[in-house]
Amino acid sequence: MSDLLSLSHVSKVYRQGGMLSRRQIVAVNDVSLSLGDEPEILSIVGESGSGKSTIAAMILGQTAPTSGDLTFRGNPVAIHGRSERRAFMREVQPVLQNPFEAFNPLKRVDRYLFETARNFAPTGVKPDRADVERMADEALAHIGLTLAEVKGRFPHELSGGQLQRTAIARALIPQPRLLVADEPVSMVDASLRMAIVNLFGQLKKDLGLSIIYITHDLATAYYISDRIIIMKKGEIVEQGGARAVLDNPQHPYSRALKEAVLSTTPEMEPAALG
Ligand SMILES: Nc1ncnc2c1ncn2[C@@H]1O[C@H](COP(=O)(O)OP(=O)(O)OP(=O)(O)O)[C@@H](O)[C@H]1O
Repeated sequence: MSDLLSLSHVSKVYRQGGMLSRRQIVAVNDVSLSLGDEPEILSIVGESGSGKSTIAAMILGQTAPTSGDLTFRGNPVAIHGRSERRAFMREVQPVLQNPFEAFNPLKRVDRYLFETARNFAPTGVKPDRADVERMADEALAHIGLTLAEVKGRFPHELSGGQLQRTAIARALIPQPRLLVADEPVSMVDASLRMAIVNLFGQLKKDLGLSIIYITHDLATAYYISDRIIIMKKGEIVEQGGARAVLDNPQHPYSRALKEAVLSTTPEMEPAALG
């Protein structure tokens, strides 16, 4: 049986300064990783510019690798046709960093939920209004909201935490197998971050979802992930079980990241990070 997701020697090189320029940025360099059949939360951690978002974009099929192989259920993630793209997105959904950018301020949030429900209704089903509302309500229930709470509201009428949870609910409507969450809590109030990250653990358990959790935040990554990958300058410098890696980091960069968290997070007792 093939992996759910596999990246094999994947690199991404951006050319800077136009087509004729020779200046290049190696955003991702020879990265290999995979997700198996078991639901799993894999965190990808690293400082700004280490290539995390580029990996997310490649996994989502938004940008192609310069070299290497990237497959989902054994099929290349390079997608051309509209219907293939939709079939892929049924299974692999993004959660974006900033919910205020994900939602147009002039559009009621329930419209997004209903559109997604219409677009991703089971094949061959033309959902009516009641079906669409039920799909939205069921997705919201997974993240602790109800349709009644968000119906008719504009984005600014919800808190940042509610809006990000609504964005996660939207991603759940197609009943995906994999969520790719790129810095999903960095724009959310610090006091709510853990609650949202905890939802990921719950979704893994309840829905059998796998989640790629991309973050700067070692503390939440430690708490929630099964496995962790630490990246620096486009390369994986360390990977393994989250506790093993963060309790006893081997690479100097991983140690420095951990020390930076311990010195800048007063409420985080060292014991909480091992
Ligand atoms: N479209 C692009 N064109 C040119 N260079 C890019 C592009 N996207 C990313 N880069 C460069 O690739 C490198 C990796 O960027 P990337 O956004 O993947 O890192 P990151 O770890 O996600 O950073 P952050 O945490 O700040 O989002 C950076 O040097 C960035 O400037």
